[in-house]
Amino acid sequence: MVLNPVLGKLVSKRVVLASASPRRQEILTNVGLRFEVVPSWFKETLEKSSFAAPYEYAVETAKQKALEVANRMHVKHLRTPDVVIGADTIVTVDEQILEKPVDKQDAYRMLSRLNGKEHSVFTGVAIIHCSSKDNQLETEVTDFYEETKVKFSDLSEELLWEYIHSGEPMDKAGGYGIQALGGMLVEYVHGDFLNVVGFPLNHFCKKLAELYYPPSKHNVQHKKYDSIPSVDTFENLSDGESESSNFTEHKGASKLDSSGMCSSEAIYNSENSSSVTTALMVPLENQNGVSESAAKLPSKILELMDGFRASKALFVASKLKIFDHLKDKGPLKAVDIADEVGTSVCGTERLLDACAGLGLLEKTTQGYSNTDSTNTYLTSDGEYSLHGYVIHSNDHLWPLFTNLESAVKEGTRQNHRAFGKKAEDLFKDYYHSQEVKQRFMAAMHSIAHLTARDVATAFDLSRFRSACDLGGCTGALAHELVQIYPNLKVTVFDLPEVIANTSYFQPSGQHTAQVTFVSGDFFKDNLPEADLYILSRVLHDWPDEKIHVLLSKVSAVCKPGSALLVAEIVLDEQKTHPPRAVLQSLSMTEGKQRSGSEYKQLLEKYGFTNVQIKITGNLLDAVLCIKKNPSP
Ligand SMILES: Cc1cn([C@H]2C[C@H](O)[C@@H](COP(=O)(O)OP(=O)(O)OP(=O)(O)O)O2)c(=O)[nH]c1=O
Repeated sequence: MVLNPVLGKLVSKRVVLASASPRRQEILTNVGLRFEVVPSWFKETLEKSSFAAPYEYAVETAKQKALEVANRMHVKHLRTPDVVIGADTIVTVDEQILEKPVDKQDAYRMLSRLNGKEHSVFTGVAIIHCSSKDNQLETEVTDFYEETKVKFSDLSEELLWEYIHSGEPMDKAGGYGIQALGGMLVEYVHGDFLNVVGFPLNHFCKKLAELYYPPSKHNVQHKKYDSIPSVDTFENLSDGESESSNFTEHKGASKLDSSGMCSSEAIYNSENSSSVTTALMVPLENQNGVSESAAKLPSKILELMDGFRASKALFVASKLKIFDHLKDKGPLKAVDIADEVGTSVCGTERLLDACAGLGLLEKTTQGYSNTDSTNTYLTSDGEYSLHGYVIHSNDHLWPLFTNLESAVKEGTRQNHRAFGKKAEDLFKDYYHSQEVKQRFMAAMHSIAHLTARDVATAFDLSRFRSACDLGGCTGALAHELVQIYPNLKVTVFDLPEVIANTSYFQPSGQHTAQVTFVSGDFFKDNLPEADLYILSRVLHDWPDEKIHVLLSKVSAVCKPGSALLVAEIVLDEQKTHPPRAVLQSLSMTEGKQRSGSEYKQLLEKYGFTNVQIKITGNLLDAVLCIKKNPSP
C-alpha cells in the first residue's frame, strides 16, 4: 500500500496517457490509475545525432509526444487535461539507438546486434501538468529517464528467425518483448524490469512524490525522494490540499479508461494490508476544515455495492438515446434533453448528474456534453459503438441477473423467471422478431468490432490465403482481417437468418469484396474450405457434446498445416481472472469459460498442435493452433 497515496494525488485529475502502447496502459491500469488514452501523433523523427546521450533523445521524444497530445486536446475540444503522460523506450547498443523494426529484416539486424551482448534499455518519461489561462495552454514539464541493462544469451540464427516469425518483435524497441517470448532470449536484467516493458513505474512514483509532496519545513532532511515515502509520511504531510486518502477524493468521478470501461480496481486497496490499524486510519477534514480520524472506507466494496445503480444509469441513458442527442446537439441543458427525449425534467436532471458523476458526461454552465469516450463508445454511431451491447445488457442480461440468487440455488439459466419463457421458446422469439434479432446482432457486432483489430493482429496470419469465420455474424472480424491481410479472402459462415440481416452492418471501402457471406449451420452443414478457420466467441457458449460435434467437424475439414484461430476470454489458471469472464459465467449458459491450459488440452484432443495463446488486453484473447499431420 506504499505506492497508492502518491497515485491517489491523480484521482481527481483528468489524466491522459499519450501512448498507444498496450504495455504502458496495462502497467498503469494494474496499479489502479484511472486515465484516458490519447495516442500521440508526434512522429519519432528527432535527429539522434543532435543529442549528447541516447537517453536525452528518449526524454525529448517522450516530451514531444505528451506536448502534442496536450496541445491537440486543448485546441480541439477546449477541454484541457490536467496531466498528460508521455514515454519513449529505446534500446542502445554500441552507442547506437534502436527503435521499433520496420520489417522482419530490420528486426533480424537489430536482434543480431544484441545477440550475446549486454545492452541498455532507456525509457524517457514526461509528466506534463496543464492549465488553461485566457484560452492559452500553459504547461509545466517534468521529465526523467530510467536505464535497465539487459543481456541476451548466444542465440542461433534459427532461433532468431523463429522469434521474428512469431511477429512479436515488430512493435517493440530493439525488436524484442521481454515480457513474452522475448523473455527466453534474456540471460539477465539489471534494473527495473517494467522499464524494459515501456514504463518505469517505480521512478514515476518517486517523481510524483517529489512533485506532490515537496520537502516541507518540517522534513527538510528529505531533500529528494530516493525511496517512495511511507504511508505515515504522507499522512503527516500537510500541503494544503485534501490528502490523497481523503474520502473526498474517493468520491471523484470514475473516468473511463482506454477501453471505455470503468476501472474496477480500487485505488485504495488496503483491505489486504497487514498494517491494518494505522493504514486504515486516515485524516478526514470536516466542514470546518478540521482533520479528524475515521475508518478508511473500503472503496472497492462501496464501488461494487453501487455498481448496479451505475450500470442501470448507463443503460437508461443509452436507451433514451441521451448520448446520441448530446453528440448531435450538445451542450444541452436538462430541460432541453427532457424535451427531446420526452422525459420529466427532474428525473432527467438526476440521470444526467449521475452520468456526469460517473465520468460519462461533462457538466458546464452551458449544460451537459459527452466526453470523448462517450462519443466513441456509447453513441449508436460511435466509431467503436458498444450501444448494441449496452441495450442487450439492459433488455436481456439485467433480467437474468435479477434472478441470480435462484440461478445459483438451481444452477440453471433463469429464462423462465426473467422472461416467463423457456430457453427454446426464447430462441424462437429470436427467429421471429426482427427487433430482437437486430438487437442481438448489434450487441455481437459491438464486441466483434471493438476487439477485431487485437484479435486479427494477435498472430501473424499473413501466410493464410483463405479464412472461414464460423458464426462470424455481421463480419466485423472478417472486414478487419482483410484490411490487415490484403491477400486474405474471408468467408463468414452463419445461420441463414443471421446472414439475411447483415447488410446494415457492412462497411464501405477497400477490400470489402474479399468478404463473402455463406449461410449454414456449423453443427449440421458442410463447412466451406479454408486454410484458416475462426471460432470467435463460440466455444464458451456451448456444452461439451456440441463442442465435440463442432471441433470434430473443423478438425476433419482442416488440412494439415492449416490453422484454427479461437477468440475467447482466456481465464488465468486459477480461473478467477479476468473478472469479466467469471461474471459472464453467472448467466449459467450450458457452456463454460476456459483457462489457457484447458483450451490447449481441448484443441489438442481434436488433432491441433502448437497451441499459442495471446492475452490481448482487450475484451477477447486469441488462441492459434495448427492442424497436425495424421500420425503414420
Ligand atoms: C525492449 C522492449 C520494448 N517494448 C515496447 C515498449 C514500447 O511500447 C515499445 C517502444 O516504442 P515506443 O515508441 O516507446 O512506444 P509505442 O510506439 O509502443 O507507443 P507510443 O509511441 O504511442 O507511446 O517497445 C516491450 O514491450 N518490451 C520490451 O522488452
